[in-house]
Amino acid sequence: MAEAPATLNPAQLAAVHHLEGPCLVLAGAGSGKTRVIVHKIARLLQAGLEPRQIAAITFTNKAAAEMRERAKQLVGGRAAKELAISTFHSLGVRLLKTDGSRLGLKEQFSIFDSDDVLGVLREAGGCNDNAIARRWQWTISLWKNQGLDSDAAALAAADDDERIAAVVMKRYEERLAAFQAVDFDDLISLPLKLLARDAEAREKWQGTFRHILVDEYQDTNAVQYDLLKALVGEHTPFTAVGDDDQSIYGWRGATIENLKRLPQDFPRLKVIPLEQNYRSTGNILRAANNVIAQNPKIYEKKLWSEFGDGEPVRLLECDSEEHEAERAVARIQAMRGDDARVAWSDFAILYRANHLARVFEKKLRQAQIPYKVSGGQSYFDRAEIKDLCGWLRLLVNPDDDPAFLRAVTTPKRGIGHQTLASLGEFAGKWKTSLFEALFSPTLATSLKGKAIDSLHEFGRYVNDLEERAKHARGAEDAKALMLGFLKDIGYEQHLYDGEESEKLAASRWSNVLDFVDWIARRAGGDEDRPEQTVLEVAQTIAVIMSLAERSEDQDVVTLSTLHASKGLEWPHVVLAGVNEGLLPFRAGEEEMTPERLEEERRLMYVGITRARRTLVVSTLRRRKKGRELVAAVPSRFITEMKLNESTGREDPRERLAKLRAALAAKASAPAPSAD
Ligand SMILES: Nc1ncnc2c1ncn2[C@@H]1O[C@H](COP(=O)(O)OP(=O)(O)OP(=O)(O)O)[C@@H](O)[C@H]1O
Ligand SMILES: [Mg+2]
Repeated sequence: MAEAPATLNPAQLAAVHHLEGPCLVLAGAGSGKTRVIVHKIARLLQAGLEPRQIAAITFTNKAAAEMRERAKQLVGGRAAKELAISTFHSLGVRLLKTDGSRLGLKEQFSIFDSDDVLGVLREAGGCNDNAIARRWQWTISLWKNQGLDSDAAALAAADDDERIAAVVMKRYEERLAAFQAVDFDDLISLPLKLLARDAEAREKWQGTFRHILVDEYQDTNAVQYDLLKALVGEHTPFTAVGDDDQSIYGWRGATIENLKRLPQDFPRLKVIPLEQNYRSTGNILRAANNVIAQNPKIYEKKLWSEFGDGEPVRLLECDSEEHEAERAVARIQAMRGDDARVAWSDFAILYRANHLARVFEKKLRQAQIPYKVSGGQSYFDRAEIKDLCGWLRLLVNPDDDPAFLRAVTTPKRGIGHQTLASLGEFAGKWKTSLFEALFSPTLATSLKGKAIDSLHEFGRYVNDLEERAKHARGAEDAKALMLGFLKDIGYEQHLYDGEESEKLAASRWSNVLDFVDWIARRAGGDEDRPEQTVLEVAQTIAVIMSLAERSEDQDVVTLSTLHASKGLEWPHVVLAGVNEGLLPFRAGEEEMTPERLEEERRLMYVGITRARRTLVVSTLRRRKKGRELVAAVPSRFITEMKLNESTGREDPRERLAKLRAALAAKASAPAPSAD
């Protein structure tokens, strides 16, 4: 998305020039909301604000990177670099890194991702059942998002299940504190706590930003809204942009109430609608409007486009997932052809359910078309990458227990389950981290000599590696250190030992080398970033691995979940698997409440409105359910698009007939008079 210092329409200009008070831009997809934010940043700089005084909040790290890029084109690299553009979570990290000590947090705390949390919960609850642990995770997260700690949760618990969850939560909190770790919810709630309780910190942070801009406002949850309010205080103006029709994170606690609360909490709020869509052709826009019209309207919005109708929206009916992928890929290949003006990155394949990506990946690989997967299992979710990240995290924070467990067992080094269990017991008793426990003289008395020796050897190696990581600066040194480290721990052999197929092991190893290159590149710096040490790179990785995808600019086809496609646009989009059960998604025999259906419909709306010039909606006649093939029903959303009523699915014969009729009518009409 290029961001030339070009035009803005009058409504966009009004939003950009409203600098003083709170401002809400409430408008449909592709109407230039994000563009308003980027241009407003430029305007604020013009008005004399320093870049670091402007905070822009996006929904994902990827969106943050993209926004910085768009800002760069308007205001230049130097200013763009200093802007405080981040997600709510990264902003929370910044607050905690700076002032977490005021809450008793160490400067180098760890951030537990969802897997880490599950591990801790299983251990804290003495239960190996992932389903139960996940339920705890969900309940605890909900409590935390309501601002409850375990004591408050124990009082609020409504039944036995919740009472148990509250007990587990208590132990979970203790472990997090002992590990000096926080989870994702803490990244918002702890900064909020800080600002609420600590007047000095509050004053400082409220003075830090002189304007705060929030993109995708409809998907903030209650705690995020509170954090925004705490940062804004009495005086800081802010600009929120959003679209209630694109609210798709209700399942994660995002609440449309936040839209309603704004005018109540900020009576001076200026609400600006935008109505012109600059993204999509008429046919695409009409299909989108038709679908969303089926949802009850909270805010009436109009959306029109100056572009012509464009190509009709196409419906592909496919026999199976394989067939669907084949056809989509063939179409992409044909459209790109030898046309140098068409790039791979002009195409996106979007789907509701992750598992649909796999077959597309295979077909794209076969066709040797470069692609990336976003929103699903990303690179960083692969086991080998997690192994390496575990090691890096341990270097950053030796008290990071999940990282410790991952590193100490990858590869296996004669430290068995029993030893680790004793270590864990010891650490639990003394409320220390596993790493700290390892060097305790008392531990040595309760473990066998050989076990203690292995543990000590591991501990010394970690310390030594950390020391070296502190000094390995720049690409070359970083690469040498990483390769040396992999050799030390015998990781390549470990992959071949563990993998049944050599091919798989080789592919894992090549992922590892790719990861090493990535670390080296980051350590090497560039014109925007100075050289870094391996340890510094490692510090950012804990956050990046779970919150972001690699945002390198590449000419690749995008495979993405609908959720992860929010805010983005492509010239050509394929919406895959548009079937009942898949979109709207329905797990098992789950009951489809009207609210759920409405959220699914908003997802469909988000999907359609990602397309600029062509849109293919593909639907399956049969689909896989487990290992079986079952008959599949086209999604109700396809009917709701009303493709027949636009030029969408008009039969060529029908069009010909219409043309003939029109010609005939013309022929029989009286000839225009000469005057
Ligand atoms: N006034 C304008 N003139 C020309 N192009 C514009 C204008 N406003 C927006 N655009 C273009 O329209 C497209 C959509 O804009 P943008 O991504 O800002 O919309 P949005 O409202 O944020 O969409 P979404 O709801 O999907 O996030 C972009 O390519 C943008 O550059
Ligand atoms: Mg946007």
